[in-house]
Amino acid sequence: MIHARGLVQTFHTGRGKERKEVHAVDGVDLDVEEGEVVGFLGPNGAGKTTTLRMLTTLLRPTAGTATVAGYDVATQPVQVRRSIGYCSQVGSTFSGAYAGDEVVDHGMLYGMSRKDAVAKGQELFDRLQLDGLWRRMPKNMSGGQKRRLDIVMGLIHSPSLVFLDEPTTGLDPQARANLWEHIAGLRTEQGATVFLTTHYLDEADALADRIVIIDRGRIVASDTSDNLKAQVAGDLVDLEVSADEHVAVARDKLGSLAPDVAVEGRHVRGRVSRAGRAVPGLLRDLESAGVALDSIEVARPTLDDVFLTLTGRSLRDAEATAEATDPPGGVPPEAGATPSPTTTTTSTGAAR
Ligand SMILES: Nc1ncnc2c1ncn2[C@@H]1O[C@H](COP(=O)(O)OP(=O)(O)OP(=O)(O)O)[C@@H](O)[C@H]1O
Repeated sequence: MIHARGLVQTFHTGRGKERKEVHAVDGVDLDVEEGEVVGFLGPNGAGKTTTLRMLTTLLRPTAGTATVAGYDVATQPVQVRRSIGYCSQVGSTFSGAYAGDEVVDHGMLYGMSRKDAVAKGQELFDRLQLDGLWRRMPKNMSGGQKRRLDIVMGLIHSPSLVFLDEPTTGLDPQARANLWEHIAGLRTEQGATVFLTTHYLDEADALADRIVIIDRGRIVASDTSDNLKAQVAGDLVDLEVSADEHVAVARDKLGSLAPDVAVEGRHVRGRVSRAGRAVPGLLRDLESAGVALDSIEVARPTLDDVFLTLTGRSLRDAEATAEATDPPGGVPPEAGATPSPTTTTTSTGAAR
């Protein structure tokens, strides 16, 4: 569906001595297969939107090649556009017309008959919970409704590949969760391939089969969320032993599984790969060594741990740097990433 090799986008800013080159995208290779939902994750300014704009033919690559839905973005842009849906980060600019009329006009731009565009538009309004809003002006809709209307516009011509640029930025948590369901439905109900950019870790985690991480214009990782987390970070196991004299044994036992073990009071902590497999044996070992636990906590690594391991910076720090160095007229700062550690707690004894 998407195959890119060595994609580059270099912008020139300023004049004379102030002239600078911005390497927004710096040699991106990308393969997305039919039916995949791929999350393109990276901090502000990493190059997500620029990559997307090249793949959707809105920006000609400085170098490199890409085919999208079987067509070359440089030589067959019209065919590419006909085959894809695109929901930009800023959203569509709507005229003063009713939402339904906007959608029908948009469908007709793609060569649909009015009748087909109305039928498809009404079906999408229903599916994206916009029923009753056909005759509402978009400016009088809520943020979540407007984003869903953007998605209707992107889907009106039934594309098999949909690009969504930061679909939930600026929405409140409930509207985000609601939109996530609809995005997940694009694949399950419509069989569409989805390529979405986000700087929300939880969004990438919740929606994507595969996560591609971009930093400073280069791809730094591409895998399932679980594999990325397993490769670089390991699950954090936190044992709380019931008495001080058990600390040394617990440290040895956990140390046989984890490369680094830290002790703090009666807490013994270390990262082990695939804790689900390692912890049952560890518990048996501890029990037969006579070590009683007050609690055990297993925290899966977050995608922020992954980003930190790969780049030496946390996504939040990377966002702060990008915001501080954004050129005038560059991308405005957005809300920060929200890490969401998945924590499972199993209490094996007295409450902590
Ligand atoms: N037209 C332009 N002229 C000059 N620099 C640009 C232009 N568009 C983007 N850039 C710069 O290119 C880099 C990548 O920007 P891009 O918008 O692709 O990042 P992003 O990962 O999508 O960020 P965000 O999450 O904020 O949307 C940034 O440093 C940005 O300031």
